[in-house]
Amino acid sequence: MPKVVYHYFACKALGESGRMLLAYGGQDFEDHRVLSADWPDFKPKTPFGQTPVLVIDGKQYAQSTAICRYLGRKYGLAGANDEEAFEIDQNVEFLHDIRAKAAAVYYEADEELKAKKHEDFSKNVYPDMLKKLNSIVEANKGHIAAGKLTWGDFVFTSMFDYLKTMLQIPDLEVQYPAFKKVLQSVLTQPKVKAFLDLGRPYEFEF
Ligand SMILES: N[C@@H](CCC(=O)N[C@@H](CS)C(=O)NCC(=O)O)C(=O)O
Repeated sequence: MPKVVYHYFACKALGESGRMLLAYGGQDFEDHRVLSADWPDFKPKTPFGQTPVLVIDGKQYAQSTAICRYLGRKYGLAGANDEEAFEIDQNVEFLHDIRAKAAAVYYEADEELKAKKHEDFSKNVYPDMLKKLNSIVEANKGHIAAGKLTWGDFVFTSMFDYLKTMLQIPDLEVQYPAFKKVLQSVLTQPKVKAFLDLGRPYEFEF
């Protein structure tokens, strides 16, 4: 067995996906949750000054989507052919588009402008994107792509609470019920559930 270490903050957002995929694959790994107090020392040791970083036998692998795609391939969650693999990539990119739109509002420093942007995006941007995502999931039988469990479902599940917070839609899964199916498809995987049941602490709510 290779020695595997996974570095990410003590939150879900862009990094819980990697942890859950490693658990799904039955891989023993050191789950290093970087505390914010330790981040300034740790940051320069990472390839891009960011986490997550997966380390296998001393070699660093960075960028959350690349890590998830890699683990997805390893554990049979990357589609049966190039076309399915493409569909997963495509729909994960769309998730990141939604995340980027929401982040542009959520991280706006000027409070007045933030409120204006939120009103505008809540009316003119989010509903179309979220409806589209909901219909993608419905068409894929409760999954992000390929009509079955793939690493895309892990990406969605990982970033779900982050999305809810940034979109300021606390009942997102009630408004878009198909989303619940994606979450369930990942969170009920026995090895993922056993890993999450360890109850390792988070520092941030998402
Ligand atoms: N494109 C990168 C983005 C990673 C990213 O933004 N990571 C954040 C945590 S979610 C981070 O490390 N922030 C600390 C910093 O930039 O100093 C990926 O998907 O891995």
